[in-house]
Amino acid sequence: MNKKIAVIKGDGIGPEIIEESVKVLKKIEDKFGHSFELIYVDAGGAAIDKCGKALPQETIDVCLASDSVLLGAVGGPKYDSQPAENRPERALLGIRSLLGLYANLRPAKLFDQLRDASPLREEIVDAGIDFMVVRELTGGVYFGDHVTEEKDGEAVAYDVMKYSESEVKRIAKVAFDTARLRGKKVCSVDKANVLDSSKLWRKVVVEVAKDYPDVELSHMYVDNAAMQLCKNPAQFDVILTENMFGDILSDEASMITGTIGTIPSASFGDSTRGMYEPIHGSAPDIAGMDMANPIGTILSVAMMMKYSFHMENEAKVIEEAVGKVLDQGYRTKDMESANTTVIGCKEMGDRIAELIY
Ligand SMILES: NC(=O)C1=CN([C@@H]2O[C@H](COP(=O)(O)OP(=O)(O)OC[C@H]3O[C@@H](n4cnc5c(N)ncnc54)[C@H](O)[C@@H]3O)[C@@H](O)[C@H]2O)C=CC1
Ligand SMILES: CC(C)CC(=O)C(=O)O
Ligand SMILES: [Mg+2]
Repeated sequence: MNKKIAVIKGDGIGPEIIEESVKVLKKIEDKFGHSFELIYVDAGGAAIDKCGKALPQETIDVCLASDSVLLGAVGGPKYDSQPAENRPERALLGIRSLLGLYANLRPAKLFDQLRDASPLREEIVDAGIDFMVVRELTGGVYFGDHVTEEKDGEAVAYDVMKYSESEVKRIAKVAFDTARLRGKKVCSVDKANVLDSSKLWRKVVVEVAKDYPDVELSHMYVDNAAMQLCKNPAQFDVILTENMFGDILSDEASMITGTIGTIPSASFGDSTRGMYEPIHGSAPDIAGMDMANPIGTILSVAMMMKYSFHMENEAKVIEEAVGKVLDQGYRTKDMESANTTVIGCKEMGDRIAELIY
């Protein structure tokens, strides 16, 4: 199969983790006889450095003309003083919105090999951690008005969290469809005891659930959900939640599985074109040190194979290669535990790619 993939390296560890995932893409091409045309474009700080704009029009055009997008991560301290509308993070939000990627799937699954890396107690880990965060990605407070103004002699700032019925309905359907293929349970996370946007969210989710009588629906307030993720993560199958809550809860979910470095994500809308990226950021504290964990990005490639290209076998081969490297005891620093061998980002990528033959 021929596929066009727009590749955005981004900032910080972005270029390092993308380099390793491209090694994996090349091996998949060879093994399965596919042709992946990789078109490199810039977004975020790297784009600001080149042309002054965090999201150049060429990047948008190439992404729209591609079958999928692979992204490392954007942002970093160098760009924190940019005007709000030209920050790297806004470029990322812009791509998500312009491509209509309203659904973000973030799997939190504990690799058996990483049990010792989880900070949770053994009996909690033993109960199993395997759930999917279905995060709404193009609405909510990240996309509402952001205002700073002077009032009564001082600065006042506010950000608007807004959802329409149709926005909630379409992401709820994604969550119920996802649950049907898994454990048939959806926990909708909101703050309906306080927020109007959450009250609407809950009402619409209850409506959508009527079309899925085979899926069990529960509701949880987000503060409780943050606590339950540590207390009893085995209770969750699919967590459905709005943009910012999903952003925060998925970082927490990653840590209970050992590290944020291994969690991939898939973002999609109504077409098969998706964007695939690890859930972490640009990790400026370890950028350029060959310490980044490339597994989240490599598993994002596996999600691209599965969700955008319907290449189930290719996805499986990548996941198995990751599993084998972990079986052999190799870890990047963030996954280190007793009796493991710490290796760098490049070696991790090489070893995973070598196991695809
Ligand atoms: N999708 C994206 O492009 C995202 C971008 N950001 C941006 O990234 C920058 C840094 O943000 P932070 O809040 O520090 O979050 P971060 O996720 O970049 O880093 C948090 C911590 O996790 C570690 N970490 C992250 N990814 C890792 C990996 N693959 N391997 C090993 N360790 C890893 C980092 O070293 C750091 O200690 C900011 O400019 C932020 O806005 C943050 C989140 C997502
Ligand atoms: C720009 C941020 C919203 C990115 C982020 O933290 C994420 O999507 O996880
Ligand atoms: Mg985040």
